[in-house]
Amino acid sequence: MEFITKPLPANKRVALVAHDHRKSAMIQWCSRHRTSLQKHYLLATGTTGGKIEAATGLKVEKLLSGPLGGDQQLGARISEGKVDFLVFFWDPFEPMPHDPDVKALLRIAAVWNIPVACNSSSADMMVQSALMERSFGREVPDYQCYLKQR
Ligand SMILES: O=C(CO)COP(=O)(O)O
Repeated sequence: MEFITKPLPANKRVALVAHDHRKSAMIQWCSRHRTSLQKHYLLATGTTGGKIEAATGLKVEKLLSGPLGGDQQLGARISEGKVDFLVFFWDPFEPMPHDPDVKALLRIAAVWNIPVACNSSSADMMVQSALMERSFGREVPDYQCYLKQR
């Protein structure tokens, strides 16, 4: 695979996802970083987004609920270059019926090299990074080159 550098913008599209036992941690995290988060565009899987909006007043675009296709919708957005930061508090203690979708979301985030935080300490570090407020380049697969080689 060949790679090219593409920028993540200063104004970020931040995807927020939490499994049920991690939703309170997500809400606490969003409340803690409300001032920073409100400068960016927020989107989320359905239930997570609704709970964040109700608890914090932040405006959140809500996709379908995760088990009903929301994780896959987010994966598609990432593939299209429409998500710049994924905060995904997945539950390490519970098996999920939609585990293939969870894995696929994490995989596609790795493919397109967007920052991913899977717990609150990682998310704390990332949201307070200087790169949260400015554009920076990251390597992504060179799709045109990939097509030519096939
Ligand atoms: O299941 C999820 C992520 O895998 C989250 O979905 P909800 O936000 O709809 O609960």
